[in-house]
Amino acid sequence: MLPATRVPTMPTRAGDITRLIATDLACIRGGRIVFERLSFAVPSGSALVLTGPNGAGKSSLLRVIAGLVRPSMGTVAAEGGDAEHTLAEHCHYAGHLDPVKASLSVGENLEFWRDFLGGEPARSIDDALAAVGLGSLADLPGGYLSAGQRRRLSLARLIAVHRPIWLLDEPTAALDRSGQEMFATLCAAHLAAGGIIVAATHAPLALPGEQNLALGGAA
Ligand SMILES: Nc1ncnc2c1ncn2[C@@H]1O[C@H](COP(=O)(O)OP(=O)(O)OP(=O)(O)O)[C@@H](O)[C@H]1O
Repeated sequence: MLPATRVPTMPTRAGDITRLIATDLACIRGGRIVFERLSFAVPSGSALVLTGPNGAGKSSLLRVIAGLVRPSMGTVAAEGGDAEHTLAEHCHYAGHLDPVKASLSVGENLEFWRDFLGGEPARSIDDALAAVGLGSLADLPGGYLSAGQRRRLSLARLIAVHRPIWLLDEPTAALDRSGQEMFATLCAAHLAAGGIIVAATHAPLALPGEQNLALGGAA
């Protein structure tokens, strides 16, 4: 089992986590129990889709897995992986706010993330931008991107640097039809290579073989 959280650096190879396991998880935020007694296992090559009303705890659960929020009870761990790196270091976390530096170009933004995340680059910056449909915008300042283009740039991080677990919060928000198809293609390739996806969504994602976890809670 991997230890919980540390500063990000790198894992390197597809398929190196065999299972993501949450056991008896509970999360309290703002003094309120957001979820409790939550257990699941996501094997390599599989996706877990989190659904539920506003405030149900989907983002909180993703942040717990990413090591950004401490659970009040329970554990999240992974089987397999690189023992020199924590679970968080095996994860890409793409929250619903797209982090784009306005004064850097689109290409420079992705270079920043590649360097920040570390590890062995999975693709060149140009290839990753082309794969998300931003190939012609590499020199544009990040501040000029539309909402859907910002989301595409966030998705480019997933393929510019390999990490076996993708934690995605509303990944298709703001994406047009071709963007949604592009997203489905990236996810299918990641799962086929033995990756794991946990995604929170209000829209159907139709990921191959996805399991669903419906969280409760009030809006
Ligand atoms: N930093 C925080 N401090 C206190 N409470 C918080 C914090 N972040 C989230 N919460 C609360 O935790 C609960 C779960 O929020 P969360 O964002 O996980 O829900 P969600 O299911 O992702 O919702 P949505 O569908 O609206 O995105 C909400 O009641 C929210 O107000």
